[in-house]
Amino acid sequence: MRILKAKDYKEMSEMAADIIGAQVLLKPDAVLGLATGSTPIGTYEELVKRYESGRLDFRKIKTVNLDEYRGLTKDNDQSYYYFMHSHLFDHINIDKANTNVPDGMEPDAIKAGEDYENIISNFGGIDLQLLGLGNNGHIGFNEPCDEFIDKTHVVDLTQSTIEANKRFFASIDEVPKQAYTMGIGSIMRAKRVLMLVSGKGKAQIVKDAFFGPVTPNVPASILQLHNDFILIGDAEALSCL
Ligand SMILES: N[C@@H]1[C@@H](O)[C@H](O)[C@@H](COP(=O)(O)O)O[C@@H]1O
Repeated sequence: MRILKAKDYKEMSEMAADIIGAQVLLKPDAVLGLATGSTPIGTYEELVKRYESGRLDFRKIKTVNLDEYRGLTKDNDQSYYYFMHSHLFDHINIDKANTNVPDGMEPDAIKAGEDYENIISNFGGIDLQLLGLGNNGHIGFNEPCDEFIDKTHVVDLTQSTIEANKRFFASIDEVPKQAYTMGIGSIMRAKRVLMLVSGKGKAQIVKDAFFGPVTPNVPASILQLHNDFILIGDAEALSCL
């Protein structure tokens, strides 16, 4: 585990774009695992700038996203599909046929999970997986529970996650109660993992996740066992270390 300290959110986003950009330069057909939430937005903005300035070419890049709310259509502006297109895919030269987000409208959860794992394996696995960190230590939508679940699956969102994400919805009642998420195994099989954390509100969970026990009660703690895990945090997020 390597911890890189950024002085602020902007520097964290630039450092993350440096690492993702290097992956794209070194392997133009790389498979990128992508994340949503507010934390990675600055990184996506930075990647778009570097594409627009001709420094990065996404033409052969393939992507798989961590998760998607169950029951939201692609045109719902709260879906992660919509988030990814509006924050990144619509602004770079990626082939959208090579971008993948779990199908939130697939009614058969087993099929949804199997189909998504097939996409990942047909790509040959993930070269670089970008992660944020939920306030309760979730990664993707792997919520605290009594086991690490291996593959892509359907999950009941905890009340704390619903509360944390209600800020994006008109009311808490509109926040979906379930999601499809890559599993802990899906994430851990990535060759390299890059997590971004920002803000004082994440300081305690960063300490619990990476300097506490490895436990499914704090899902991110599993990353202590990954052989190529990089954490970039701003000063506030790393202030308990
Ligand atoms: N499913 C996403 C996670 O992938 C993300 O890491 C988390 C933190 O979001 P934020 O970066 O806004 O704190 O929110 C959601 O739960």
